[in-house]
Amino acid sequence: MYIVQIASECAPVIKAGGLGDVVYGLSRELEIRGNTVELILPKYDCMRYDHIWGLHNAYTNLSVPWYGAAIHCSVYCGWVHGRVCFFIEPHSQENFFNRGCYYGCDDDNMRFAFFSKAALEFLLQSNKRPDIIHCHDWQTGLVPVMLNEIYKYHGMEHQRVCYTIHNFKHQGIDGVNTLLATGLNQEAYYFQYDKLRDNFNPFALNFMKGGIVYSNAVTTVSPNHAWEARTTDVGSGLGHTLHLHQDKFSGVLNGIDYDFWNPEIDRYIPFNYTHDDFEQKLYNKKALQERLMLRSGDKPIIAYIGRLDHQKGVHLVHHAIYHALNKGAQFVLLGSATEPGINAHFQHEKQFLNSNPDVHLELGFNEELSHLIYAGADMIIVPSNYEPCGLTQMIGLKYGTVPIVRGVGGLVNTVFDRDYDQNVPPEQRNGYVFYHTDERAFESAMDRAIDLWYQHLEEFRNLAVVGMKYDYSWNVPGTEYLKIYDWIKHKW
Ligand SMILES: Nc1ncnc2c1ncn2[C@@H]1O[C@H](COP(=O)(O)OP(=O)(O)O[C@H]2O[C@H](CO)[C@@H](O)[C@H](O)[C@H]2O)[C@@H](O)[C@H]1O
Repeated sequence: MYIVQIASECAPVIKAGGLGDVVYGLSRELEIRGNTVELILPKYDCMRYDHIWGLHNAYTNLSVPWYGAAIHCSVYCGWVHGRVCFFIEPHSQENFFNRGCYYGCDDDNMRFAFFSKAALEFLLQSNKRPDIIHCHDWQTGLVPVMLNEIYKYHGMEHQRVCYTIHNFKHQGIDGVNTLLATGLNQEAYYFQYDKLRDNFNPFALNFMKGGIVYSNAVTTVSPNHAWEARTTDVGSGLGHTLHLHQDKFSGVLNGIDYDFWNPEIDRYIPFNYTHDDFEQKLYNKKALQERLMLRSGDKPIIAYIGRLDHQKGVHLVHHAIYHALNKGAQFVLLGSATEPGINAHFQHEKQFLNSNPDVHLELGFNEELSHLIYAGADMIIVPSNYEPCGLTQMIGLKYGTVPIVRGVGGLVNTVFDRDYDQNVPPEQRNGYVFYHTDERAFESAMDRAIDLWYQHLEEFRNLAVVGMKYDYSWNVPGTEYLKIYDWIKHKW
């Protein structure tokens, strides 16, 4: 099969969070199975150019219709750890992707509406006709809309779209301008509730809703979250739309790329290890303590890695720092916040705790350091308010770092409580789960983990080793996506 992925991120070259990991990991898996995979991405000025091999200008004459005129683009081609990627660079005053950031601009909707249009124009003008276009999140929600309403009539009638939603919170809500810009010309037609009109704001268009309505298959990133999105408020207002389109909507649990996230071969950690020589992990713990100037000695290290925002349960992350210290553990945090209030809060905490030898808060994005933390910590917390899939608990498991998670979204599909899970036999349980969002609930799970570490270290290590043996690779999800591709290719 010939598959083109259109996305705003691809790790490690463009990574703001889990979306990048998934786009890269899935592409690799599909290619290993003999499919042809190409990626189309924006050419941001701030991406990690050191991860691109052989970058060259492959297509100099892409003209993208925009507001009745056109924007001239160059398309660069290069290999990101073996994957063929096309990077679109528009030449216009707006400098859409030369902003020193991936997201967070006032005109993000326009930037990614343009990118979606440019990606389709690139396919059209370069005569690429993939069997499947796989696009992701709100940034590319307009791809299936434009494919069906415009490009289908210009020779792209056989292309089918799989649309994956990684986060329902951000949907791309915009006004009529996007229609004018992209050439979706009949305002009244698109402003209908069965098309792009937002379910709650009658004056707005919703890119993600458009993606759901117009795609041939829609997925989210775990079976449990697919259910939650349809039936609870975590669908952020799109539950009804998902319900109407339930026949083509499903949840496919993400995988982890074990070529990149694997303590056996990880080149960012000083001591490689497997579940057979678990003692090596302890040397990584020492290295982590040295690197972050933590007091050396025998205390469990509890870690948090992730974006710092409401989704991730920041109030509980904050509480975990002090609770860990009270319980005689060390705490390491690696995270970044885009919201100024949350950023200021953690900056303040960092200063306040600066001289404490048992805690380190690293505020910023640091891929290399994240590997050492996964390898060196004993436990990793994921106390999210909602979590479509969650990658950090799955990476933690692979590194023998026991997850302590809230029972929501994909966390329910991946972590099974050591003491209480009724559906999984004791020898297969791999972590700790709590359900309520209050501090007491979280403390009870943390306490069980910390107490086991202090009182029965051997048992704690057994628990970690069980986690390492779980297979959360792309093997199973790769098969599931290929089944979906096959289904939409033949059904429509
Ligand atoms: N400061 C930092 N420095 C270095 N690395 C950092 C970092 N902050 C985060 N990371 C890394 O980014 C990834 C984050 O994974 P998450 O599952 O938390 O994704 P996120 O919530 O962004 O994305 C959404 O998409 C993913 C993928 O579908 C879903 O798993 C998830 O539930 C959904 O919210 C991990 O690889 C983590 O190590």
